[in-house]
Amino acid sequence: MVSASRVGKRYGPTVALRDVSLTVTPGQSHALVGRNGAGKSTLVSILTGLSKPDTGTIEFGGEPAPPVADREAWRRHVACVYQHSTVIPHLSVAENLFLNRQSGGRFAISWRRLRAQARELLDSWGVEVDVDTSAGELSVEDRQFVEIARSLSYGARFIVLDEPTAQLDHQAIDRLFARMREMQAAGVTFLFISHHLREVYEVCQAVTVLRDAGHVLTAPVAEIAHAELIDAMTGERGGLTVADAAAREALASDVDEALVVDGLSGDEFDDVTFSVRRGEVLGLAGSNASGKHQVAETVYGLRAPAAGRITVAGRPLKTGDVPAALEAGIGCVPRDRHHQGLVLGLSIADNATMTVLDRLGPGGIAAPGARTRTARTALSEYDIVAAGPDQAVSDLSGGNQQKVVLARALARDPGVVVLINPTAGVDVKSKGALLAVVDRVRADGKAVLIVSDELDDLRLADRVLVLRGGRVVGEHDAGWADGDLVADIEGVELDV
Ligand SMILES: Nc1ncnc2c1ncn2[C@@H]1O[C@H](COP(=O)(O)OP(=O)(O)OP(=O)(O)O)[C@@H](O)[C@H]1O
Repeated sequence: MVSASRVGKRYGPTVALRDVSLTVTPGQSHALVGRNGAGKSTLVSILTGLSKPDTGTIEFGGEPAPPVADREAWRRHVACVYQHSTVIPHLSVAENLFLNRQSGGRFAISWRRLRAQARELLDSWGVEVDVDTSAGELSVEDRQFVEIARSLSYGARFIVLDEPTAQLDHQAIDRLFARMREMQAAGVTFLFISHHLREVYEVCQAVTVLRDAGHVLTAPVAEIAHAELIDAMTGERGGLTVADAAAREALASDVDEALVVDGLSGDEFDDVTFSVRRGEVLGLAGSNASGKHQVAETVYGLRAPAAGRITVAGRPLKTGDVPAALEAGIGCVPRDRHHQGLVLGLSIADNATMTVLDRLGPGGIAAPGARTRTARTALSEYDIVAAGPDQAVSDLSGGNQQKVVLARALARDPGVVVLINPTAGVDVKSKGALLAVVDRVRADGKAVLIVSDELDDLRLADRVLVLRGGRVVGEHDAGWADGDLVADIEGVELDV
């Protein structure tokens, strides 16, 4: 289907790809895995014609790839569905699918035909989305299906999915995989990028590992063991170790409550009450529609509640006010790192020290030495792969950007830490390192609220509250069995 031969790419002094070859067989789902910064996105940008390799060649079906400038020709071969949306939010699904392809000038648009064509296209690939919906209102899941259908309508039968499951809950992931299998049977080939190796085993037939800009191996998934795959990614032996809360001693009963949430109601959640003590980790789990993100966003001030109170270290918190939350000692890793987490045009040092400028120099202006020192510590402590503290955050790989967000959240030494999907997009080894940092923060006596569906993340929690339909419906103490927690999240009974 596609073949990359000895591809090389540099960004200034950074070697992003070194002599990498990859062949994807038609009709397969081929996984591309590797640690943060290994070169996956760079290879995808070359395979999709968005950037030109410095060395090496790309072929589709044995023919040389089109020149980079010929976007239309590339579109007929390949498309990539990214984590961020490429649909135009205020246009309808039908308009997104067909508007730029109308012939006969702008006054000749037949809206009826356009909608009928759109419906036919979606039906033919089994995508159940209303073509009149405005694209901005689509769920992440439906948006991805619409983008896949759009690529297929250009004739492409090779689709790159870049961490497609990162924002989906369990049920949506199952639906995505079912649809991928159907499309595969109908002749579509996928290149699938994920940090969840379980998913690789579930949906792919072949896997390629990149490490430090180089190709390490390509193998049939059935012939490579999980541990071997992790070893290939990390270049060393050993898998993920998480400090399971079940293994530590219970907190003494007289430890103070650092965060109290009392009768909190708001957008998509109702009457939520809990408290987190110093040195305790509380997990919040639930589907994407459970309201768990909204609860956490209300705690760190991004949303104003309709009712209820939040108390931090015994003092009432001014709600709906992010600076007030920061001042009260709440640090956060927000849900959407591109919009809420980082200033992409600024450097790692600027981003990592943004919350602590007042502590690094007089008048909120950091002394350059202090700023660089803080940033260098963050680079090593959070395992960030970068050219140095002055590299722009926009040039970092996705997983490394996430690590900068965590560094910034903790820089101010907050008493309460709110983490939303803290290990999203983070590779298996860095995930261990980040969770170890969170565990250290807990051991230092901070209260941690962690919102995630990742069982690895939730292992760290002393207790996990499950939300459904905006209400707390269950509580699980550390030591829960995976199946019980997942069943509670999904709202199904286990027949045991
Ligand atoms: N535009 C750019 N300018 C400078 N360096 C870049 C640029 N794009 C990528 N890099 C660097 O190239 C290397 C490979 O990055 P790439 O984004 O391909 O990694 P990745 O495997 O996709 O990682 P992740 O899993 O975190 O998404 C990294 O060191 C990154 O910092």
